[in-house]
Amino acid sequence: MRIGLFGYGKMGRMIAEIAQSRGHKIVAKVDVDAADIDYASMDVAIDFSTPDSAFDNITGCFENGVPVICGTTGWLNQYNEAVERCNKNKSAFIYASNFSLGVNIFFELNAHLAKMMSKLEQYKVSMEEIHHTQKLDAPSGTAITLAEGIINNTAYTEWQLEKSGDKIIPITSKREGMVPGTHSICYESNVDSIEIKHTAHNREGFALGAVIAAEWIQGKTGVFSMKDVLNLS
Ligand SMILES: NC(=O)C1=CN([C@@H]2O[C@H](COP(=O)(O)OP(=O)(O)OC[C@H]3O[C@@H](n4cnc5c(N)ncnc54)[C@H](OP(=O)(O)O)[C@@H]3O)[C@@H](O)[C@H]2O)C=CC1
Ligand SMILES: O=C(O)C1=N[C@H](C(=O)O)C[C@H](O)C1
Repeated sequence: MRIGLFGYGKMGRMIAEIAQSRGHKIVAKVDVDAADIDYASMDVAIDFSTPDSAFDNITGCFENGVPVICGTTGWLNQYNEAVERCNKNKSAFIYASNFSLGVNIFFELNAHLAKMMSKLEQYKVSMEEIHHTQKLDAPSGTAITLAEGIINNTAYTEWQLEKSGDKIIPITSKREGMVPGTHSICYESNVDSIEIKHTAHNREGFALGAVIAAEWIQGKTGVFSMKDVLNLS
């Protein structure tokens, strides 16, 4: 597979390593101010860039017939438009706030737990995410997906940073050192707490998941998710 990398930072470099170890070729590394992008050389684009650049990178690919795997977070106010552009150009697209197998299992666990907790009014939910100090967005994309998983299965209607309320899921975002990504969800009552937590030890799981998604999307048209890729129920 010939891969164009949009964003060649911490994730771009790790994806290149893993993709090459699986026999793929990196044909382009597109970073800031890239001119003359050779879309024709790519079977797939993998975007791990910045919140400000992801949308233009993605839609540029769709317009040039290149399917896209996007892991960039912090641009989701434009997600619906990206989906429209994908469909209009008969292209293929997967966005995931987190490509790791472990977090995708954690998403399922979160939804299941939320369903059970929805009947128990004595418990209040809260979330915490911890990441490295270079992270541009807060809360993390993964935290937003987790919050949506709770909202879809309970009476909670929204999430807020550092703000609680009857129907609000409060999220605390911490930025510390080199932390790759830690997410925890806590249900607390007067008598006890129930907590679930995912800790990434490094970025390899994110990168491997993105490469697996790129392999999976070959020959497909449409908008998919990691649930499709991993065949999770
Ligand atoms: N979905 C997932 O599984 C994961 C998602 N992420 C997300 O991926 C994104 C990237 O993370 P990470 O690699 O750690 O960040 P980095 O800051 O290390 O890398 C981002 C890169 O994008 C470059 N860039 C800036 N502008 C553009 C542009 N217009 N086009 C292409 N590239 C550009 C930056 O260049 P410069 O430094 O010169 O500005 C930098 O090299 C973040 O949004 C992060 O949240 C991260 C890990 C896992
Ligand atoms: O910026 C990061 O590093 C990460 N970003 C993603 C997010 O915002 O959820 C995924 C992972 O937690 C690492």
